[in-house]
Amino acid sequence: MNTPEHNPFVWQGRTDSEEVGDSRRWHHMVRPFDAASQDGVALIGFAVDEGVRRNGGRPGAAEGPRALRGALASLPLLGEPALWDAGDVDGSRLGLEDAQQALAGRIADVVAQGCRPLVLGGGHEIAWGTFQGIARAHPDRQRVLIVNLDAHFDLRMAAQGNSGTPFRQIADWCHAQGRPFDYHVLGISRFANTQALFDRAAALGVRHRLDEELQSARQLAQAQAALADDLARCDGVYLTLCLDVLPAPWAPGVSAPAPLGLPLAHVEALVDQVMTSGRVLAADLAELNPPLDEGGRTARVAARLAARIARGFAAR
Ligand SMILES: N=CN[C@@H](CCC(=O)O)C(=O)O
Ligand SMILES: [Mn+2]
Ligand SMILES: [Mn+2]
Repeated sequence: MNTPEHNPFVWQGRTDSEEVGDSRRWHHMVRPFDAASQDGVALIGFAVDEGVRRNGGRPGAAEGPRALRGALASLPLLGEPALWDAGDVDGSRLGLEDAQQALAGRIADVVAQGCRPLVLGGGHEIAWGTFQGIARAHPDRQRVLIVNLDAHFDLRMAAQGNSGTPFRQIADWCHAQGRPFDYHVLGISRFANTQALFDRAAALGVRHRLDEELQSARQLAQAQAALADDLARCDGVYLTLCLDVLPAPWAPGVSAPAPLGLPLAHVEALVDQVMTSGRVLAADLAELNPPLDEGGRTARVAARLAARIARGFAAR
């Protein structure tokens, strides 16, 4: 397997030794991923923000994996499977493209040992790495549905890959391979994507739902019905969460905070629906930017979502 990069994170947190009953938290459960690790969820950090920098955004996402592990450490256990820490892909030592390749290799490694990859970003350039990892690990799955919860399409045409290009890169790859490009994105802001991006999404057959179409319970039910159709006809799912899909007061610690965003309860309902499909091959959380994260709010929300995903993998 690829040699994991150095990961200085120590899993530690609150211990309620006076409690009766199960008072274990994540830091009691997480173990380093090694050759003997089998099954469960493997956490992989993508400590990279070069994609955000190239995209003209506010850097800081390279610190995301460490902050997210810190927020996860003290969460109570809620039926998660075995939890492994497979270390970080370190963008300060690798260029962006090499970091994406290293991530893909790490994903293939953990899948080979029966683990489900949960990748902690990092800018949304993470998606090109995660998707390549899925393609390597599951070459037989032709129709991999991408479910992205995001205010942005990330279908830009920049010559160099960045945090705004990953799904266009995936579309190009799928077309070159003769595979379907199956992309469903929820939470798109009319005010954060140009007409060119809406036109590209239409040309590529992307299904999208706007943030303003996902505010009420009735709207959520409509979105879930459409998503259920896509989930039913795919060979596997890649779930990717861009934390700027949440309203800025819930997620200030991102490069591009959302004025409207989706209610957290709706994001959680969508995550649960996707996990319940039993078809998720890998998941990631993108754009956590700790230097911008007032009070660690975004890290807490991200940890809650990561824990839901981990528990969802257990239920398969
Ligand atoms: N991954 C983020 N992508 C957004 C960023 C927007 C911004 O920084 O303003 C995008 O390219 O559209
Ligand atoms: Mn976004
Ligand atoms: Mn994004």
